[in-house]
Amino acid sequence: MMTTTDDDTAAAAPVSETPPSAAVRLRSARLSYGERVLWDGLDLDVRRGEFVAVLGPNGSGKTSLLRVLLGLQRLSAGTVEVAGAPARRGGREIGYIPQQRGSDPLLTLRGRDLVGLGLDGHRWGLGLRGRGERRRRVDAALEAVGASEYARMPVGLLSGGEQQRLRVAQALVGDPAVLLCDEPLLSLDLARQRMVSRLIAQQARERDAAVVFVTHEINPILAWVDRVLYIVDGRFRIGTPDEVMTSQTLSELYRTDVDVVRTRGRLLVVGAEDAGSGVHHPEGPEES
Ligand SMILES: Nc1ncnc2c1ncn2[C@@H]1O[C@H](COP(=O)(O)OP(=O)(O)OP(=O)(O)O)[C@@H](O)[C@H]1O
Repeated sequence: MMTTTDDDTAAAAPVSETPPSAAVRLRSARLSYGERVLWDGLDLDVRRGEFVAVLGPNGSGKTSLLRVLLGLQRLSAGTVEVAGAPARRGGREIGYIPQQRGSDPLLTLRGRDLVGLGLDGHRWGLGLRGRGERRRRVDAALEAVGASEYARMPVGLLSGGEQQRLRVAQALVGDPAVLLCDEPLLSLDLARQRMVSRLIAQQARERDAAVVFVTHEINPILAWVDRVLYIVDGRFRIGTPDEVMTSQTLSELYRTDVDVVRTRGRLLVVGAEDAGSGVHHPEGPEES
């Protein structure tokens, strides 16, 4: 049964001898700007190894949630813990793929230097287990995203999709225990969307990371998603995709008729025209 807390899903999880501790934990969390409440009463645990997608229309507070987890935004009420400590800036255990923005002060860096910041950007000058190890890890991350060929070029000369793959490599290079992704598939073609989705999912499945993945389009990641947090106008639901991505639940959230159709392993969401890009259009993810 879906709830606005994760108690039930936690109960349904496979039994282990020591309960897995949550890498991300929000309790009674509220975020408001002035009169405007983005969300309130949010309880969310994301366990290590778990992949949680965050969906909702523009302005519903998805990026703000990541900023709270990054220690960049204070909650208005409630508590937030990341990797066992109150959320704080610059935690090494966190990998972050920021939302793409036009003006990035790092555009003059070479690609491989940008990726290297994911290893030692938190602690300038200390380095990581020697230069050889550092080079090896940066090379592996560049190769994983298919960026080796253009790694010596200034980032500003690269295409949007090429830059995006470098951001993914930067977030993954430190082998993070918590991976926060803000629309990481933007600017990527379908093949690269699959590649990046798989890399992020592997960080959860094989490296035991907790993944929080903000997106407008669930289809490219549907195979990997364990749970969805769907936020609309301060209302939210948390549950498995099967629980949340239904006509009934989305109609309740959007307060208008929304139809969710499943076809060939994809979800088509129809209706709620005024909900903007919060709906998943049949045309596919590349338009987002
Ligand atoms: N520091 C701030 N002060 C006041 N309002 C803010 C602040 N930061 C964000 N907001 C507002 O909060 C709302 C939520 O913003 P947020 O970026 O979290 O939305 P989002 O769900 O990520 O949207 P999108 O899908 O467009 O990226 C927006 O309306 C935004 O203008």
